[in-house]
Amino acid sequence: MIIQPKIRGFICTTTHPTGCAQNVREQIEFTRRQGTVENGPKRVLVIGASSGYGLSSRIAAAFGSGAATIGVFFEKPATERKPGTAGWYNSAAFEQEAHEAGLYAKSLNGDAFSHDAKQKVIDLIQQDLGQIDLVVYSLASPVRKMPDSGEVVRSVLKPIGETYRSTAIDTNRDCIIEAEVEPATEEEVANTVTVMGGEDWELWLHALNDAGVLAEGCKSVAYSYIGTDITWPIYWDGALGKAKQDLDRAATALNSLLATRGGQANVAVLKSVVTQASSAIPVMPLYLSMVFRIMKAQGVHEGCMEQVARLFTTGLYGTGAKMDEGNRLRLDDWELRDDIQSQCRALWPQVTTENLFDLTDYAAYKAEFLKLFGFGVEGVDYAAEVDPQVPFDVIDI
Ligand SMILES: NC(=O)c1ccc[n+]([C@@H]2O[C@H](COP(=O)([O-])OP(=O)(O)OC[C@H]3O[C@@H](n4cnc5c(N)ncnc54)[C@H](O)[C@@H]3O)[C@@H](O)[C@H]2O)c1
Repeated sequence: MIIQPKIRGFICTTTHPTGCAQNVREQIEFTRRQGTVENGPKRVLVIGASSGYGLSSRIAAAFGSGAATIGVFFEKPATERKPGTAGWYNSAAFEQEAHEAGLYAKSLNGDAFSHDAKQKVIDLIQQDLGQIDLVVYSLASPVRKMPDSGEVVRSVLKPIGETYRSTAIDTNRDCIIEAEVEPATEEEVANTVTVMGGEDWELWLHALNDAGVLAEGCKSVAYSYIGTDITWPIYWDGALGKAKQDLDRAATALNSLLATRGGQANVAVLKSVVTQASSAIPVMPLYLSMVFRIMKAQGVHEGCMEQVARLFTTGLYGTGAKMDEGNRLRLDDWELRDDIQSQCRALWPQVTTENLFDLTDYAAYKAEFLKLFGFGVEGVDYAAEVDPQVPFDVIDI
């Protein structure tokens, strides 16, 4: 099969296995160049391990710290007519590299919200690793099937109270538009908290704790975003923000639980990056295109891997990372610097369809978006036939 990108809305419906594998190798190479994470974890569970921040966390643990890793994700292998999802190819490449490096790596594919996922992970830990030193919670999902009732609950990306109006990029036509997003209903807000709030993280840690598979000193981290007034109406003050505030609530409760065995639970607030999850958020493509340009000019730009490397070495297993009054690790400190945000505020009203590519990093945004699906990766011959079937040993949930 010769595979070219096919973009529909904010996703690309095709993926390139060689490009995805190359992306993973780049992150592994970066991690190796950073050297060993002092006092890093040795047995790590990553929930949401196949792309974005979760994948980088798995790479940081394995290749920065020599950790055995268990990854949980929800991905699809190729069918006869369609390539697999990017996360499938990413995970296949990760496992291959980990095994070649002599590292334990096993993956479970299916719904992390289910009871089965938790039980199968516990069984695997008991069988292979005994206990876990770090649990990374990095799920980003628009839906949650409730584990007891089977009801399917959906999250929304909407403001609360008022309609949100802003200039934004129509990423299909590469032009500036006026976006308008109607406010969420109370039920939609509650549903978003159910899907993306802290409850499932708590269910995971309680299940692991009850099964006795959390080691002395075990840490857990869940990822969040806050931003500034530029994005607050759609993010922090919107439905998703309510879910992230619920994650903060869960972190406090889980911190007490883990503290009893000398461990800790924290939310880590990370910078905005291009991932499948963030490209679905209205206005994010424009904000990212602007803030990347400004951060690059200041020499403080980071992608997923650089950001997670800093989280591991200065936050989770080192010192130097900022901790806020809510016990959150603040790796978004560079993005939220006053000079960066004020330049962003000044730039926002100046951007038009005509100057979009000149004033912002939109070209780089588009390239990074395509790269998420394995396209536009250096050294990959996209005119060549490639086998979309990339089997690897996953445990089905
Ligand atoms: N992207 C950003 O700019 C950004 C910034 C700060 C914080 N975060 C947070 O980081 C976390 C991860 O987001 P991301 O942007 O890396 O997302 P992503 O879309 O790249 O990855 C999501 C992961 O969740 C997995 N997943 C989704 N539904 C699942 C299910 N039902 N069962 C099992 N696995 C499932 C996917 O397979 C994938 O591994 C989220 O909490 C997000 O809010 C993201």
